[in-house]
Amino acid sequence: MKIAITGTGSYIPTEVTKNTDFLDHEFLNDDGTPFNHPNEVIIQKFESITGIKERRYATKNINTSNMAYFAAEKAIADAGIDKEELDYIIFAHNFGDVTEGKGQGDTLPSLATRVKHQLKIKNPKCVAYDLMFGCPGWLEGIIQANAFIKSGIAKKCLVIGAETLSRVVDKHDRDSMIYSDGAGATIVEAKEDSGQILAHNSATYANGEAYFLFFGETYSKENEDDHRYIKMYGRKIYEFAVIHVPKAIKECLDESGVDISEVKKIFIHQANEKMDEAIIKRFYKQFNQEMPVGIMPMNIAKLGNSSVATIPTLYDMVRKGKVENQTISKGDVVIFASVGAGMNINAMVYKV
Ligand SMILES: CC(C)(COP(=O)(O)OP(=O)(O)OC[C@H]1O[C@@H](n2cnc3c(N)ncnc32)[C@H](O)[C@@H]1OP(=O)(O)O)[C@@H](O)C(=O)NCCC(=O)NCCSC(=O)CC(=O)O
Repeated sequence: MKIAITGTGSYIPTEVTKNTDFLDHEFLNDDGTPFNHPNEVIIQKFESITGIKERRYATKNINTSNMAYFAAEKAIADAGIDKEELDYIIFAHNFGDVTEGKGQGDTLPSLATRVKHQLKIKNPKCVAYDLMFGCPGWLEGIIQANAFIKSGIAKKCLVIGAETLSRVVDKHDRDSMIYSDGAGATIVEAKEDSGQILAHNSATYANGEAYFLFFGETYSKENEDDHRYIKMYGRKIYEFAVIHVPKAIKECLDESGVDISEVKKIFIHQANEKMDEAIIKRFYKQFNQEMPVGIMPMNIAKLGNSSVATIPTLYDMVRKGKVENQTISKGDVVIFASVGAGMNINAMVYKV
């Protein structure tokens, strides 16, 4: 049985926020003290470390499940399937629907149910549930869909990754500039001659690493803000990722039996461009090879880190010829890989 990604769709929010839009922000250290240098310097440093120049935020009237619905409609149309045939809607996110300014995630009912409702799917046997797995959530959803189809309990699954991180960031934290909003959706089904999942690999590291990403207080000590915000030990994540992700990808490729020379593209979760380059360089180093030019499509400069949405959005864009100098063709072998809160890591080798 060949299990394939037969349709993709994405939603890119319309509001563009450039790095220069942070010039008037009050960035603080974690103890609430100001930095010794102006925001121009912080922003320059940020851009040179991460490669992010601008990011997209959802407009006030749109939440995570709305963006997911927009992406899902496109993926269903792209696959050419009847939405009533879907056996599962698997929705990866980590914060629920967050109303602008409220900071509280709403997950009742599940976001997958909200998407099913918006799609007006009547079939009760289309089972909808949410998946929390940090940034690697969308890829984990694909791995679950693959397992359901292989075992015979499903034929067609809709897998979504969507997040509205702009609504859970502490505006006093300079790391908040990394985060953005977006949605990507995919149809997974058993279909001959349409692609094939060849191998996958997942892991959770929850000892010293468990709280590298966490919900924490604002850095501002001035007002009584008891909200919690997304916080991270960025350097620790960086070091963790460059050690563990290259190994996880290699294990997955070895299992697939595909030779490294056959790999055409690597779609990696985009949190930091320099970090992603370091990961992929180390991956190739395990084969005593240099990283090939153009192997790693990127859109982080314009879209930032939309968590679970980065890979499905990028894959959709490349598939549809929307990323400059990046194409994939039928029969190409590509790798998907992600790392994030958990700390979770996963990888998948896929023949287009
Ligand atoms: C946060 C980082 C950008 C920081 O970069 P570095 O690690 O190089 O920084 P560092 O701590 O060694 O410090 C080097 C210099 O950069 C400065 N510096 C550090 N952070 C900065 C920032 N956000 N903006 C501007 N400057 C910054 C420091 O003051 C220092 O300056 P000087 O040189 O002047 O002393 C990076 O560590 C990073 O991207 N880490 C991984 C992020 C990641 O993958 N997150 C997970 C996403 S998971 C996710 O997406 C969500 C999910 O899973 O749900």
